[in-house]
Amino acid sequence: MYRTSNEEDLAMAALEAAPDGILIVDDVGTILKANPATELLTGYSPDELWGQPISVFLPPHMRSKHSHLVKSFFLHPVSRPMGMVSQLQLLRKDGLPVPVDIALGHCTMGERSVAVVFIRDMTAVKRLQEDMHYQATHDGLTGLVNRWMFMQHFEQAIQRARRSGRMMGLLLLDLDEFKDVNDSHGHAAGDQVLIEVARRLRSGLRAGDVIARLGGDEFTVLLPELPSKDHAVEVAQKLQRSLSARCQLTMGEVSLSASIGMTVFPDDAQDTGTLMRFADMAMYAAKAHGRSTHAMYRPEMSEALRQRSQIHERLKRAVEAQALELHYQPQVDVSTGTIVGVEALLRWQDAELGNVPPDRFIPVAVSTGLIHPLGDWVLETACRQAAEWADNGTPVRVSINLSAQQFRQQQLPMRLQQLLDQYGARAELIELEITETEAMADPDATRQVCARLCALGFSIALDDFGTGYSSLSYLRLLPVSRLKIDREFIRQLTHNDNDAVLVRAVIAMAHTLGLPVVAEGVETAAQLAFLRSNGCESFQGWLFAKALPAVDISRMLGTPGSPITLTQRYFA
Ligand SMILES: Nc1nc2c(ncn2[C@@H]2O[C@H](COP(=O)(O)O[C@H]3[C@@H](O)[C@H](n4cnc5c(=O)[nH]c(N)nc54)O[C@@H]3COP(=O)(O)O)[C@@H](O)[C@H]2O)c(=O)[nH]1
Repeated sequence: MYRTSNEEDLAMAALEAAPDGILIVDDVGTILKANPATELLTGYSPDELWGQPISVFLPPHMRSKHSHLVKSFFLHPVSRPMGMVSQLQLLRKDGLPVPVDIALGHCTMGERSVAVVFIRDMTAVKRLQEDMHYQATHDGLTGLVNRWMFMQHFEQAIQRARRSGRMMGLLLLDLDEFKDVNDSHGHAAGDQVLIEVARRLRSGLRAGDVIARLGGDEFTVLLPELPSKDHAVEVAQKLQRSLSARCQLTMGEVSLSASIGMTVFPDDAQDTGTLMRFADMAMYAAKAHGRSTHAMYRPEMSEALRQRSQIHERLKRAVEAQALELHYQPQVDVSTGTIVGVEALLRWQDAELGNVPPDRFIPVAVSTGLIHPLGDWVLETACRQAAEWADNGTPVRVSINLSAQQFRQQQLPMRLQQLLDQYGARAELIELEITETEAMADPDATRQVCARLCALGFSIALDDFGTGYSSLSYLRLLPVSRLKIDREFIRQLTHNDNDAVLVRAVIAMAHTLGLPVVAEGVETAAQLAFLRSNGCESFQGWLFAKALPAVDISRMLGTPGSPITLTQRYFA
């Protein structure tokens, strides 16, 4: 072992080299010695500190309390290691606080009892802790609080609202068709959209409101001071307006929208878990009504959600097992009764649920993403069938309904071309139907997709026409081949003057644009007569035939002129 006779030199070397600040303080709190590291930490030189009270490092209001602590330490001197007291701070010479940790030792120097104070700068540790806390409580992409932190805020807000008897609103937002942005433009674009959504939400809300990203494209907003239920609706509308402005990305523009579910404390429920569940149900109810909608929770939604989950579960299995069917409804020439086309319509007979109409399962498929495999199966089945009828010498145009999600898929034209090649089908025998509302949601994007499809030889029909308030100038620019008048207008046609006027106007407008018209849902001879006298080209409806299995359509196509005896008299 190395020994030296000069113990004082050794002690001095230790003080000089120590990375922590070290102070030697007497029993009344006067600094007797400070090492060089103290200067780095506090800004005071060792000479300046000599003779100063230790309380020089404290704000004035804490000084008298601290002198009591010094006294009690010297009455019962006990060593204290680092890490025993949290949140300690020291005031530097320049007045700035520094987070520190302090260890205490005690010894006697001659007759005097002294404390040795070890001071460690915790700035870097503190920053690291704060970074870790931020990462654990915030969403790294948007900077909004994350689910965990949101639930803490939510819990505290409920307790405060309970005490004050205040009402509180919870909004759950889910972006519409966000998956399409990722699929079509890539994940970097998806990230830009999420950041922009967070920015728009922040700028549309008050400072006290809590906004969080729960994950994926799901956001939530807590309105801790809600004057009334109507106010929550106003906030939802305001957010939807701010989200609807087009979003400029580095790779182009996209349109945004969100579905919003709302619930209110204490009216709907009094705990966080139930309120989150109710907001989720309301959000799904909103989604079922299309893009950019909002819904306030209602107790009936619980039952509706149970049914939707059941449909989702069963539909998933049915899609995997290819247990759905396509039926085909004839489209008939108004003057001759000849079948000029057929519309492919999904049919689903489930072992547990029985016959589930498309109106019930398509919205579920859309909101759960099942529409992608399901829609693809429809495309494939209809293309194969179109090729089969053509090969059998009875070619007929097959119309296929496209969901908005399918229509916006970048790979749709390529996929259709692939199916044509695979089954030897001809593009001119395939018509793709998109609803007027979907088409007008983003007319420029619609025009571009339609142009790509038309270039491949497909034709496009605008479905449910009359419900989407198309602007004539946009319609002129869309490369569509046909307009289909929504069956709602045909239903009352012969009893309601307004509908008759509207149908006449739609036919005239379509003809001005050079487009033929198909009337949907024709059930009576009177409706057919009206359409004929107003120049409508073709119709589809139960008057002629419901949607039928392919084999029945094959029989009809193979025997021209004798579809269903009842209707022959209308085409003398
Ligand atoms: N994206 C996809 N959507 C699809 C697909 N298959 C169907 N659908 C859409 O579901 C909605 C309901 O369809 P459905 O219950 O099949 O109803 C169609 C016809 O059966 C019905 N119709 C036809 N004639 C009459 C009639 O005389 N009276 C009467 N009450 N109903 C009649 O109209 C529906 C036609 O729908 P459309 O022409 O598409 O508007 C419907 O929105 C379908 O589009 C699919 O594969 N993909």
